[in-house]
Amino acid sequence: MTTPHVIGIGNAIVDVIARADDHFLEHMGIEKGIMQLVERERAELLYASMGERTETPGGSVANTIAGLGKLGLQSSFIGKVKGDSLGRSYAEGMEADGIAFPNAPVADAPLPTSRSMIFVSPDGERSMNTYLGAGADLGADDVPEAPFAKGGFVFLEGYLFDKDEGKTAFRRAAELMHRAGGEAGITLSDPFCTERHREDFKALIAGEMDVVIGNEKEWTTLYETDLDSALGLAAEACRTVVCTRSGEAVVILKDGARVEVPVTRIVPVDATGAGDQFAAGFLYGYVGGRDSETCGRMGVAAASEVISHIGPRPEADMMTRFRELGLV
Ligand SMILES: Nc1ncnc2c1ncn2[C@@H]1O[C@H](COP(=O)(O)OP(=O)(O)O)[C@@H](O)[C@H]1O
Ligand SMILES: O=C(O)C[C@@H](O)[C@H](O)C(=O)COP(=O)(O)O
Repeated sequence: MTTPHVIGIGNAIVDVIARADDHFLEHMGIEKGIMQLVERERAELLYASMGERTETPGGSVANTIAGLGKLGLQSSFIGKVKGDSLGRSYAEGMEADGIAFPNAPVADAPLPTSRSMIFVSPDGERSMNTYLGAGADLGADDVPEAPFAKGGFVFLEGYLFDKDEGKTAFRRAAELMHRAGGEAGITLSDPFCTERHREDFKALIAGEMDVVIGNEKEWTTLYETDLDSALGLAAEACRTVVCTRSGEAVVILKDGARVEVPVTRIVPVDATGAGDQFAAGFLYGYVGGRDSETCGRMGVAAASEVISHIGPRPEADMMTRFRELGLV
């Protein structure tokens, strides 16, 4: 299997995870199951309200890249952190996992390192409250040219659309990769994010993306129609369209063929990172030239591992799991 360089670009975020029941979410005005952006004051309030906390490096595409790195792919993550203690440990953590983190922590960044207060309900659902600090100031100037020189694959994070600087960083990354003969993909990230930036997403998918991964709600929100119609519209615009549906089968449309990959539904311990690790497994297969079913099965295996423990990144050796499943 060939192993091209995979580059991720997204928000570098530290996840602060705690358990909370649905009554608590309601009381605090937290919408269940989505990513909501919060300002600094509310971030501090939510942080203070958390019981036992787990702090761990997160960020959606960064989680995917961490998964790919652990699978042995050469990988880099382009993100931005401040030179505070969270930011330094974030950058060191990526490097320790074998992932190049080309942008050094910025000592005098005006905002602290981004963080997300994530509440996990008894049913395993995660509700994210993200304070976009230094990470969201990522702009085109923060995208170095060197990692793109040999082509490969760049995976972009839809959440970056929430700031104009992110959109420019994003376009530069896709352009550099295509110029080098590689491919680009994107995760739709979140239904409210797709709603906020519907036209930009549609234009990007039609014009520049080789692979798009989203969950059911993200796809139906983007195209404002039922799932089959939404995926049909996406497939007219993009070669590989992937839809995850939590505990239901994954749908993959590639070059006119539709594949469904079964999922065995469980009650997650913590659903944080399910979509991100699905993407890691899927892309591992994709960049290795595997067929849609194998890519989907790799994605499902990686997602099922991450939802069986707290935290958005794999704890088990996924290559061993892939071998046990006959996928490699
Ligand atoms: N309850 C569940 N049982 C089993 N697998 C799940 C469950 N929820 C999520 N997954 C796995 O995680 C993948 C992504 O989940 P999904 O909820 O669709 O995405 P996101 O985390 O982006 O919202 C699914 O395709 C599936 O493989
Ligand atoms: O990006 C955020 O706002 C939160 C991330 O740090 C978090 O790890 C995440 O995105 C989890 O992803 P998902 O549960 O797969 O959507």
